[in-house]
Amino acid sequence: MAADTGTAVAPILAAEHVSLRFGGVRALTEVSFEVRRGEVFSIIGPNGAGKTSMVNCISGRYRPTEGRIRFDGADITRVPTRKRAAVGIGRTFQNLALFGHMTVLDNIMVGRHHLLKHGFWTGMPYWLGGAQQEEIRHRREVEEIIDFLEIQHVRKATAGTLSYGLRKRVELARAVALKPKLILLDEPMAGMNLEEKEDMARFILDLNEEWGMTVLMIEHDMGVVMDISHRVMVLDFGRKIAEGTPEAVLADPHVRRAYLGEADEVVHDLDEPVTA
Ligand SMILES: Nc1ncnc2c1ncn2[C@@H]1O[C@H](COP(=O)(O)OP(=O)(O)OP(=O)(O)O)[C@@H](O)[C@H]1O
Repeated sequence: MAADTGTAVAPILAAEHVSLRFGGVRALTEVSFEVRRGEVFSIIGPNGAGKTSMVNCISGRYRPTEGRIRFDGADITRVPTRKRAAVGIGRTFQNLALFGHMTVLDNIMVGRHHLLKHGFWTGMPYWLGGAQQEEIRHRREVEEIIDFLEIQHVRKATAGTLSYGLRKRVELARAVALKPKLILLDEPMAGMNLEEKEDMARFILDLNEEWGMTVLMIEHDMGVVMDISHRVMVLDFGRKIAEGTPEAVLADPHVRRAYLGEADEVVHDLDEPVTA
């Protein structure tokens, strides 16, 4: 398991009393938590607990009915989704969101647009200078991401033709290409076989440890969550019922009760974390 990142580091993200309602449905009720800079933080909970709703509030897809979201010291509650990449938040989706007809390379390049300072018109006077340098740096960084995620062999392939595990990796590459300070991963292991899960867990850890990215992850695979998270928050019926190290959360009676309503294998998983 990953080491504890300690308490002295300022949080990169803070949710303060966040509530979200859809008509009569309370998806989130007064949820507060902090993600520390440099940690892998996971949100777990039974189906319908509010995990995706929370991530959507952070990514800007949903606006909390009440409460605030702070990122890197600034209140971003009302910052629109399209501007959250520029402040440093990247994400992947529960269901794949790639351009199936485009190549892997083009899918990754799409993620980079907001990082380019020189557009067509503003860049013209600099074309032989700054913009060209920028383009070279831009391509070099994309190649680094491709190497890192071990997708060199499919860089020219059409994304839609790849296996599910590879497509998930390309989607991660596109999110990483935004150079986010915080990356939101919504069920990165969903639908993967054991080998693909092990690879994905390794990439997430490397992103965190070598590339210095803070990771906020929703994941149902309890073994992976317990193995790679520094801290875990548990939601149940839209409320936070526990938060702490994986060991503390596993031992929490409220958490065990919340999962007792779930399938037997989940309770079994809680007792026996799997090594990723
Ligand atoms: N767009 C929406 N409109 C209406 N209700 C919604 C919407 N999105 C989520 N909900 C409701 O909010 C509650 C929390 O859903 P959410 O998808 O956040 O849970 P979850 O923990 O991510 O679940 P799962 O593990 O199944 O993905 C559920 O009752 C859900 O039906």
